[in-house]
Amino acid sequence: MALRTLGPKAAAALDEELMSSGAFSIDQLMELAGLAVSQAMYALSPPSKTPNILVACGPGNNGGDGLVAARHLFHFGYKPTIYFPKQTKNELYGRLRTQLEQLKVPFTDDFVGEAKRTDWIIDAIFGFSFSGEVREPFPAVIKALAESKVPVLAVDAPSSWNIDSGPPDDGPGKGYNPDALISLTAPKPLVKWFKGRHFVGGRFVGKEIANKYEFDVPPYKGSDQIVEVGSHGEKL
Ligand SMILES: NC(=O)C1=CN([C@@H]2O[C@H](COP(=O)(O)OP(=O)(O)OC[C@H]3O[C@@H](n4cnc5c(N)ncnc54)[C@H](OP(=O)(O)O)[C@@H]3O)[C@@H](O)[C@H]2O)[C@@H](O)CC1
Ligand SMILES: [K+]
Repeated sequence: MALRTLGPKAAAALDEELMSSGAFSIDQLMELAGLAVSQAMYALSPPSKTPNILVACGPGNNGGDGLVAARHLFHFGYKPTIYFPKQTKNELYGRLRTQLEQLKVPFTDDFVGEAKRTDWIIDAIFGFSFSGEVREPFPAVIKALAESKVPVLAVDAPSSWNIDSGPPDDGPGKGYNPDALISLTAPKPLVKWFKGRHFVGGRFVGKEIANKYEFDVPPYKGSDQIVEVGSHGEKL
């Protein structure tokens, strides 16, 4: 039996509830989400094997998860590089950026070039709020992900996939199939089309909330922040 999925509207409503009546701050949720992303990366390939990780960060909270993950990866012994082309003035992002700068984690403007040199790529460009056609400056980045020979770990969604209906038939994301995915809180409907290694993380929801939003708390073990499941969310 696969874990139940959480559609984009329900995911946004859950986020809203966690940050209002749930009394969480966005920083807390993002920290746990980003920590889970870094743990999935470690489970896929430790820094002794693949030290160089290129983290592509979009303008929303999916990008924020990428910035947090990069900080943890640095502390785990990786050499992360950040691509973060569309930075908002939001002070949270400013602080996440400063934290990375103080660790001397480099930022690059050349995603396409860097993507050929790195050992793994983390796709933290778009998450559950992505919709429509990919707008500038991201088409070239999505195309590079689709054509990448370097393995890719996607955060919450392969960027450019429709959250409900999966991979695009056309455009820069055509043929984009990341090697791995970490779903946050719960898999999204797009996992029906996903074929790679699949983790779930973002361990901040109890059974009561999960029942209300009709998804399952994944079978985390012990103190783990992630659990590996089947491509479509089946329990392994
Ligand atoms: N509870 C959880 O599980 C938690 C989940 N978290 C994470 O939050 C993620 C959701 O974050 P989110 O809602 O901020 O939006 P997200 O998906 O990053 O992207 C939206 C941005 O992309 C842009 N954009 C959209 N469409 C576009 C297009 N066609 N072409 C180009 N740009 C486009 C749009 O920018 P705009 O164009 O409007 O300036 C907007 O800023 C979620 O997936 C998970 O990773 C945790 O951090 C916290 C707890
Ligand atoms: K993503």
